[in-house]
Amino acid sequence: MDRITHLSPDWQGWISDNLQRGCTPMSLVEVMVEKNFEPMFANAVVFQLSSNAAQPVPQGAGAAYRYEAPRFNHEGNVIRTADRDVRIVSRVGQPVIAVLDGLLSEEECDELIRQSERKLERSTIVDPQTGKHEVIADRTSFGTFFTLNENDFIAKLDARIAAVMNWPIENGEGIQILNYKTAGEYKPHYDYFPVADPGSQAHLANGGQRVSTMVMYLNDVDAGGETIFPELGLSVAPKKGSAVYFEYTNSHSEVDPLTLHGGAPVTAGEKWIATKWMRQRRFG
Ligand SMILES: O=C(O)CCC(=O)C(=O)O
Ligand SMILES: [Fe+2]
Repeated sequence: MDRITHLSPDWQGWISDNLQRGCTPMSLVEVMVEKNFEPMFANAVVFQLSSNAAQPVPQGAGAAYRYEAPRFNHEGNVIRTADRDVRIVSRVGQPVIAVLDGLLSEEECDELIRQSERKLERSTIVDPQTGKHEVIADRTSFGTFFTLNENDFIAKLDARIAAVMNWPIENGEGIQILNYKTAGEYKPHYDYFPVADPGSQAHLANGGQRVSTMVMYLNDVDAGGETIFPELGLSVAPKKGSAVYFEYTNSHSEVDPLTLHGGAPVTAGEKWIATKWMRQRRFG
């Protein structure tokens, strides 16, 4: 029997009532999948309804993040870029999150891995105090960066990714490649630079705040390695060529703490991703 991919008013009411009673979004998705809903669809509608219902989150001196028209402005199910059609699999409204299928071809995933394998180094994070890059236990992966438009192959991807993110190519940081081995993870964090941290200032000075992220999956992970959004109860499983997009900075430079996210531990096999971060202004 075909899985259900539409929401009746009864089900909508059921979801809203249970969210109000304090049920977790994940538990509602589980019930819906048992009742034959398509899992991705159930995820998308429950998280959409739960983010609509979410209480305002304190912002700096106590104001809430103000949602604006999404940067990710694509309608329908397909994004037609100059050289490739990309499918939208699911969305969350607030924060804006989209799961995309076929952003990269299998060959492009393999080529990104091939071009970065020789250059991999242990990943670092930005120390909140000093602003320096440090190796820490919370981030057990190996990585490397390409510069923007480093070669023709990378330039083609930079252009496509910018088209999907609907933001200028030159505001992008170079594509970062990460390789997690079994047990490797990236604990929940924000991609934006917390303005109150002294270490953020040097980063903000070049290109301003980060505004959006594209995490692209370069292989099929045997088990684990999902990108998780703990504030939303949302988890995106890696699939070769697919990606998760999210945005978190508005025109007032406010940042959205609901975009807390991480890479769950890889429990079997390894995981390869490419990440693109966009800035408010030209970067580099
Ligand atoms: O590994 C993941 O799925 C998330 C990666 C991530 O959050 C990042 O590169 O900033
Ligand atoms: Fe991240």
